[in-house]
Amino acid sequence: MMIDSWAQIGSTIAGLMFTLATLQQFFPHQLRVSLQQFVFASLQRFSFVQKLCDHFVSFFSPYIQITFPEYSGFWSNQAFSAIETYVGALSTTKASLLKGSLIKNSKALVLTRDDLKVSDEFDGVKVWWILDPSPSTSSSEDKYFQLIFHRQHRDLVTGPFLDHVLEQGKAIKARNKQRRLYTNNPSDNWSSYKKNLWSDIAFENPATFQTIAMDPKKKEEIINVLMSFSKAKEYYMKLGKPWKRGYLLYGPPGTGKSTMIAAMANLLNYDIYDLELTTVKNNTELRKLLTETSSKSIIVIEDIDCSLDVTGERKKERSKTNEKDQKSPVNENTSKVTLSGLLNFIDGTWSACGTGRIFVFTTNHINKLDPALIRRGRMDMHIELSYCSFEAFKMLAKNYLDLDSHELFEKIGILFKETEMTPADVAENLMPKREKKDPDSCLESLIEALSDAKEKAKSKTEKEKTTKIKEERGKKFYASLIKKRWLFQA
Ligand SMILES: Nc1ncnc2c1ncn2[C@@H]1O[C@H](COP(=O)(O)OP(=O)(O)OP(=O)(O)O)[C@@H](O)[C@H]1O
Ligand SMILES: [Mg+2]
Repeated sequence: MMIDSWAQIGSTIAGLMFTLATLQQFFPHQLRVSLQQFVFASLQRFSFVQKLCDHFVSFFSPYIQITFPEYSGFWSNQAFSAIETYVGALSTTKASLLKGSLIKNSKALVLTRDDLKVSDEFDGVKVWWILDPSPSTSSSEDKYFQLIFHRQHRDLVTGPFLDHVLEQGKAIKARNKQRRLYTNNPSDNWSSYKKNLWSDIAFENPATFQTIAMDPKKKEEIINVLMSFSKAKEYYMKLGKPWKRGYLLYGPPGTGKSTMIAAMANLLNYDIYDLELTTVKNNTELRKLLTETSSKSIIVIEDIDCSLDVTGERKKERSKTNEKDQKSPVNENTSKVTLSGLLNFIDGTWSACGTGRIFVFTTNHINKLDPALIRRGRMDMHIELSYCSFEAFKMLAKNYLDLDSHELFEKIGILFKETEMTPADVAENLMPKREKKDPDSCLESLIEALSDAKEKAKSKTEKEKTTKIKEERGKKFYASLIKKRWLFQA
């Protein structure tokens, strides 16, 4: 509507100028000069007229226009960027002339329209978006979006509609974003002018919860909790708690702890920060690293019992060895991150400086960890990943061999009751050895491996039994010697 008014004003002025220029040849010389001067002066004042018209039109127009510039001072305007993504997605669904570009940190091709004048609708209300200058002019001027809507919808557009646009824009951006895997650099390489505490690469692990073999009910619960956490920003605000969550994944090697972390990142579309604690020299460095992580990310410390002196037993021993340590020369290369430093990292004041973070610790030995580290509230969810059950095997068979059932399943089911095998070992046996899938030979090789494991476990138990019997006999013999006073107890 408003665009039409502008076109009309422009064409009227141009028509007027053209008519005057044509007619002037019939006028006397003096009048011609005056006319030329008038036209020239009018053209010079055109910008002033334009501004005047602008005010005039906007005063009487029933339409309101909001401008979103690309930059706000020196800083890029986040609202512009979210609107650009939102409008880009909006326009590409209808347009037939598109421009494709692969933007940095984006995993997919971004499609945009060349002439960005798009109408949009929200709650039955029509609005218009215009990008100025149009991308097709390839102008170096700062860009800005104009939002045009009718006065009577002011509250709806400036409130819920703009909230919707920003939220959608951010969500589309997050969906298109290529996830990154970060790992901490040793502090000797940190530069004072460049923020290079972390190195990153594209995260391309395809693990998903669908491919993880575990109890389906447990899996569903984990997915539901993760999904509701990722949307619970307001809920945490209401509770007055920092928006973060701690997970402890424990179980024998090869049971899927690292796989689950990748699946979490893929489910939530979060980046992963893999923190190598042994290269962190002290608590201050740990805090610095924490402040350099982004919101909505997963911070992982793998094999926490091996990374740090955080085991319950070692804690008790530490007081005994403290004196000795103080006398011994300080080794600069060993990490001096303390248990309290790590506890502060997870839920101290500094831990709340980013939002939507998930802390994940993994361990093979949960019993060795200090209870303070894994108490509920700090590590909210303890997930045990264990040896492969028959149910988990069926999931792996479906994933690896596309099998729902097979005559050998019964035999395999019995073997799983009699012996233990990690999902990693089961998966290895189910992996077709040749290019062509041959389910029979894969299942047979699994049966062989399970039978071997059963035999080994049996001979191990027998050995343990014999040793125990020998020990018992030895003790009895020793006791009888003392009884007969042939030997005296020390
Ligand atoms: N529960 C599982 N479901 C599907 N695949 C699994 C599972 N557990 C292990 N695997 C397979 O085994 C491989 C090794 O698993 P993963 O690295 O996750 O084990 P982990 O528990 O982290 O072991 P570690 O304690 O040694 O770090 C994975 O690449 C995956 O293919
Ligand atoms: Mg692992």
